[in-house]
Amino acid sequence: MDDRIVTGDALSEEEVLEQSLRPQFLQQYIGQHKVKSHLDIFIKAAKMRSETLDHVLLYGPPGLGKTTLATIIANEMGVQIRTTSGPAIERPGDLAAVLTSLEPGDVLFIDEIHRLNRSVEEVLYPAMEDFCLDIVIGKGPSARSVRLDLPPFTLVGATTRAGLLSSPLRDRFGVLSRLEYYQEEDLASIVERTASILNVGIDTQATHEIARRARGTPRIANRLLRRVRDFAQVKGDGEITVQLATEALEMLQVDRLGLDHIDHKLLRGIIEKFRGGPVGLDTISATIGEESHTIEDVYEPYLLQIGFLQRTPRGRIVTRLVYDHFQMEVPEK
Ligand SMILES: Nc1ncnc2c1ncn2[C@@H]1O[C@H](COP(=O)(O)OP(=O)(O)OP(=O)(O)O)[C@@H](O)[C@H]1O
Ligand SMILES: [Mg+2]
Repeated sequence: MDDRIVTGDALSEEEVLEQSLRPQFLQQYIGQHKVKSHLDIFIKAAKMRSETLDHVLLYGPPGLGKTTLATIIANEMGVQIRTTSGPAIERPGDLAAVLTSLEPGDVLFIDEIHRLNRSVEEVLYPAMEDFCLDIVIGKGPSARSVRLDLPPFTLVGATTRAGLLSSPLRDRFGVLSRLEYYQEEDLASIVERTASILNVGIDTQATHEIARRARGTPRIANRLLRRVRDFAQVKGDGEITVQLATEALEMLQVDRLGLDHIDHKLLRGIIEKFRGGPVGLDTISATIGEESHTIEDVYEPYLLQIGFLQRTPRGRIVTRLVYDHFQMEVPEK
């Protein structure tokens, strides 16, 4: 959809690459201390009782490590993981086929679980609650419902849009884990870990330089590292120094807070044309030539997150932080 270097979504060439960078066990999973410590306890307790782990819902913005955690949960439990996604399960029969093929204890990972359709969801409820499947045999007056037992399993659901989940589905998860944007320190550790897997030398300051511009997101941190590595290979001797990293990131037009030219266009547009706002979404859209829903879903979340933008009933406002960032005077109102 968008191939900005700072998008949290995976780019098409990244899927295979990311596999090799995924931590396999909780111990290697950096940051997210709360989520990690809770999962650690639940996993240990389930193992001590020789039970399956309760169903887990992982939610949060793209690229923060939901898929990674699902794999880790299976590894820590010592079971297999079956992976599918909301849009891939079109009919109840598709889900029934997946469920009946599980081995006892397996993790069933459903990505984008908010995109399951209603009829499929209804099959999922008794499966999650009682590990059984209600199927209807025959048609018309002779139709009857049969209950099939399923092996006990752990459903791990992931979503970037927890708000879109129906409440009966949400209520059937025992563990709800919200992933947060990462701190610079944790992102720097992730960059360091990835660099060592990629076998590239990097100094500590350079890991921080990349971390600061990664918008709280491991996927972006890893992507920036790869681009900086290319730069260091061509312009230097392959080692990533802080000078090389800074130069590369400037060339890539990712500023020191991780903002790119689109963020700049949006923020400067509001400042220059509307004296900083408030200005309505549709007006912004017409001014900068981007669709309203793209602005809302793709461009704004990070700007809201870092306090650069505020949504008010009268429209969007840029905050003082933006003027500071651009070294501009705050206009008199
Ligand atoms: N805590 C972490 N420690 C180290 N690396 C991480 C961590 N979290 C994520 N990563 C890395 O970031 C990349 C993206 O993570 P992942 O695919 O799990 O994100 P996601 O939340 O599933 O994203 P999406 O919403 O797009 O599905 C992976 O390659 C993974 O190696
Ligand atoms: Mg994922």
